[in-house]
Amino acid sequence: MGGASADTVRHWCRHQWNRLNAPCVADTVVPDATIPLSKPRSSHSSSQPSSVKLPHDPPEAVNSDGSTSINQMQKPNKRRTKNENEVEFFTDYGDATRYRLQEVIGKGSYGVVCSAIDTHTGERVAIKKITSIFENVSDATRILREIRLLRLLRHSDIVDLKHIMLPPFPKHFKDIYVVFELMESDLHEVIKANRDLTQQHCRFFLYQLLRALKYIHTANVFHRDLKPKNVLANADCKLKICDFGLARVALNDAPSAIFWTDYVATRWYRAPELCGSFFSTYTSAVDIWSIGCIFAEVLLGKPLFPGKNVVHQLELITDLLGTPSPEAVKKICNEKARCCLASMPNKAPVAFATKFPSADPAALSLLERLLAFDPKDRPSAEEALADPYFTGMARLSREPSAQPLTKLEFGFEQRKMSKEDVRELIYREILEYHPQMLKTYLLRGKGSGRFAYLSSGDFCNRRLSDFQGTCSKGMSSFSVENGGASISRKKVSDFREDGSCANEVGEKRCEVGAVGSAVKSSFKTAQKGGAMGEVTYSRSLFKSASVNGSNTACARNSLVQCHAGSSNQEIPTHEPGKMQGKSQIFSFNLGKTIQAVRNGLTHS
Ligand SMILES: Nc1ncnc2c1ncn2[C@@H]1O[C@H](COP(=O)(O)OP(=O)(O)OP(=O)(O)O)[C@@H](O)[C@H]1O
Repeated sequence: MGGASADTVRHWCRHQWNRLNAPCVADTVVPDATIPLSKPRSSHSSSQPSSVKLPHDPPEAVNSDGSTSINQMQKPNKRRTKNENEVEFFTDYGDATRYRLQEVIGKGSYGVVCSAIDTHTGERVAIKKITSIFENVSDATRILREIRLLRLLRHSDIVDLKHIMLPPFPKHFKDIYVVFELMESDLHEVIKANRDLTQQHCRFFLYQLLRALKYIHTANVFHRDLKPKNVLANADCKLKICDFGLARVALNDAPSAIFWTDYVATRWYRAPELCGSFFSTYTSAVDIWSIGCIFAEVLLGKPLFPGKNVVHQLELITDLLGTPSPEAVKKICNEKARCCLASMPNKAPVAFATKFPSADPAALSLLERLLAFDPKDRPSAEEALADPYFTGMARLSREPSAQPLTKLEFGFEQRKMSKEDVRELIYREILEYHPQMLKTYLLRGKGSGRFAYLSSGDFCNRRLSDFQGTCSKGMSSFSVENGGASISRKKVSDFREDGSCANEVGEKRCEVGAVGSAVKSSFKTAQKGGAMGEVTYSRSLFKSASVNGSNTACARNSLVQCHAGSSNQEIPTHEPGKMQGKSQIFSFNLGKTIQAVRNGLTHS
């Protein structure tokens, strides 16, 4: 860690190990001596039955506290062989044979995520299966938006979309399989599992988030749903922003009423000017607010503004920031929210040093800027990166910007599209990862429909000057495919512990949420029982082979070994030799990471 010795890191890791691992690993385990290090998290040995939870498995029992019964999932008759799992997960998509499926690592409202090995490259990847995508045009458009944005936004702090499998029948496919780089956990789980993050951790986390945001905002994109669960994390402290489903490209002439109608971002991280409202012309400052909330959560170890509804949300915000000026209140779009603020008794702001007693004062002064009630008082990501809090961290001028995305790529946002339109656009987008097929498709004159846009090739040329080399990342691997049918969508609970699903003032719809709390509790159950594991994964020292749900991250995150060959190759994180044969917890080995950033290696 920045300036700290390797011994300090090891001490911290050992402390974490003892604290976190005690309930779930055999009592006498001494990390250095007994925990295998280098075995990949998901490397099921052939002698061990795979316990991949299939998308169509019956739902596990839900206990009264929302937990699921992990034991149920361990019954042998629920187990399937890996081959069976692969067949059923992939159905008969042709290039499925390229991926060796490992385990379910997450579930979201749109599908299930499995870890797998790409047998062409040996890389470990995350495959997101999105099922029945055309049941609803707006959901399909969200998926189109996300995959297109992730093709165009290439940055080390944004999750890398590597490949999308080719559906067999362009006009009839229902599911898609999107291949991402595999990350080990997410920030939500990291915060939960690591109560004693150091100041260096906090600073480096914020730095990466702002660096990503600078890039995203200069591309003219607003993420609009930044929250700890949408920030993937690795043991080496690498963070990557994901889930661009609610993102928007700010096309200047877009009518705002259409543009912003589906805004359903998670309430706890939602800027006050958006409370209760969807019909607003808002700015990139909404993402800055969310980053402020995330940073505060890193500092506090728990959410800063866990509002139960819009009114409560505003109460919590004003409890800390004080009641806003009448000018700031005027900017609140929703009338009910505005009235609520106007009728509040006058509250004085609470000093941030009181709320965050152990935080670095420099961190708090930046946090206050990020959490300014009035959006115009919040800094841009670039301005925030220049804050004295980051002095000495990196050469700011090297942090890449993007060229603005345009109507050429996102003109579809302004049209009313039929299911067939979206299907064609998604298929066309998928072809970007299948150059031979794309060539044939274009030769047949199919690419000249209503929706023209830049292909990856054009885009790379355009981007090359400002971000050399990054475009090729997503287009490196291709194969010939055919494929098949689908598994029906598995419905997930619409409960979200972070308040993202709510019938609030002005909200148009409720997103189907992840299975958050249930899975979290199931993991607790597993920890207590200690009966989880036949398989020890290298990075997840919790040994469940079958924890499922969006928060399988529980199993992945809390105790994650630092090991050579991390998926993040750009920032070396540990000293060779020192980690060999040693069990490490999610160790946040920041020393070299920060050094790498200092040296400007991040993007070289
Ligand atoms: N690249 C990845 N590496 C590791 N885990 C991942 C990756 N992508 C997603 N996950 C895991 O899978 C879960 C679900 O993924 P994701 O959030 O993308 O799905 P979604 O359907 O868009 O979810 P949401 O309901 O939040 O919109 C995440 O919470 C995360 O734990």
